Amino acid sequence: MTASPYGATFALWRTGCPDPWNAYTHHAFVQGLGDGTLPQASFLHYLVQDYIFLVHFARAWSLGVVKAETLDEMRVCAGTVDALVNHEMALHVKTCAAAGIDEVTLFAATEEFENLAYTRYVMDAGLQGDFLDLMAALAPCCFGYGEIGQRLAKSAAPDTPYGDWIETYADTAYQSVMVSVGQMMDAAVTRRLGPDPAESARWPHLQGRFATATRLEIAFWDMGLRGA
Ligand SMILES: Cc1ncc(C[n+]2csc(CCO)c2C)c(N)n1
Repeated sequence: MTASPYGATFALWRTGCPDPWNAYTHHAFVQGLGDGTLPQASFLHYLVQDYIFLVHFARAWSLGVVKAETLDEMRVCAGTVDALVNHEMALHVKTCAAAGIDEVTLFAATEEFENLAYTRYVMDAGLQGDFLDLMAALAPCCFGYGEIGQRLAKSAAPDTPYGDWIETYADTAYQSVMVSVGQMMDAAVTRRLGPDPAESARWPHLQGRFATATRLEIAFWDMGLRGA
């Protein structure tokens, strides 16, 4: 298992599905953001869909507040809702406005099936299961973009037009929110499953949720590349 700044639970989950994890974090869409070859139409198609995605992820993190068992869990989930609706979505609004797409149009965009599948899968994981089911389904989005942002900040072409996107996820404030999310998830897992969570009867199910959400991330990039 390779250690991660985002905690031991994430490191275990990532090690449990190495091929999907690699396909997600090294997708052709991601390489295109880094080297600047991603067509602008693909990027905008992705970004409009991602705005809708974030609306639903804010709902899912809000469900985390509902399902939390400690004030720390509640605090981190509420902080993530704030980061989503007041910070991350600002990138989408600004970038789309510059391309002539206003926020009303964004909010009314028709969802692609890949978007529907992913966002509703995560919400259902939380509704059907407990806090850990929800966190296992939410983890790939947080830590995958964290890893991608850090890697592209070091390796991207200096003239890529996607510098703002990369900076959003490489940003130290964003990275430290993700570190707090990882610490909270570690504590949540220890609290419910004890010190050796991978031995728990629940572990394969949680690992499965993480792997499914990771595969849905791959499909989301594929959808972006396919274009409108
Ligand atoms: C398809 C898709 N996957 C992941 C993210 C990144 N992301 C979404 S919610 C969240 C947590 C707090 O900001 C993070 C990191 C994205 N934007 N779009």
